[in-house]
Amino acid sequence: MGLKVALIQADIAYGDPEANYRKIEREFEKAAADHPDIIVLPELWPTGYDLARLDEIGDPEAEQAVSFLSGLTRKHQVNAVAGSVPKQTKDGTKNTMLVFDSSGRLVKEYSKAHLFRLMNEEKYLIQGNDNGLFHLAGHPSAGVICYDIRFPDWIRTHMVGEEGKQTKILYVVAEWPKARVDHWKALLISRAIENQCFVVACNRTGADPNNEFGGHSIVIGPWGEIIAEAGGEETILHADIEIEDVDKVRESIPVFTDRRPGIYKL
Ligand SMILES: O=C(O)CCC(=O)C(=O)O
Repeated sequence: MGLKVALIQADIAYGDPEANYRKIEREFEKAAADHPDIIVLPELWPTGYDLARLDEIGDPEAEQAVSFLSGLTRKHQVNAVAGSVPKQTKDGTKNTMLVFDSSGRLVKEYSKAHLFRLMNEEKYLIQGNDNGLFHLAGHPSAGVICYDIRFPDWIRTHMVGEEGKQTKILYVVAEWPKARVDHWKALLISRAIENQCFVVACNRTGADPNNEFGGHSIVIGPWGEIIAEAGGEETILHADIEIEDVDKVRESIPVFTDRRPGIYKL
């Protein structure tokens, strides 16, 4: 069965939630006009990396983002892996991915497990400890955030899945800097090949006072082939994916059957 995905590769205004909410609403409407099954947004789209001001501009319990995104997905009857938002909790602020189904129901929250020191995340954020597994549009799926893709053990944990149902699609939401966009692409292709899954990865573009961001949002198939890739500009990247391709690749080279976790010392 084919699945249409639309990735919103947006520039994000630094520390300006009002402007970002307006932009995401506009871009979401544009993306929805092509009737995709799933819309994907980038990491920390409400604030960008203005982490030092999160006490002021963070979202208490993510209530504002949940209500906004639930309304958008319900209005356009579309599923969304809705990027991540700064969720203020009583223990501190988390970088939290929100996933909604087409009725506007919040299906999953996943908080970034690996904090990225090069961008001071560990000073301002607290890490999550739960996995990013969910079902969306009928498919076993997983979502992770940016730096998480450098941890193949974490991704493998997700792809092995639950209850014997191996995960078929890995969603990645990111604010990945332009300086390492070659790593972005190589890591994502590797995660797709080794896990024999689709990778649907949405990055932001533009710049903030400290970084230029790379764009190059990408959709990769389970054989490692690039199905669609954006350049560095603001755009909406559309792709059609055939989920059955995952089973074909997993049957031809049965990596999940042949793996021997018992002898791996991690
Ligand atoms: O791992 C990298 O090079 C980039 C990671 C990153 O920018 C992030 O996690 O926000």
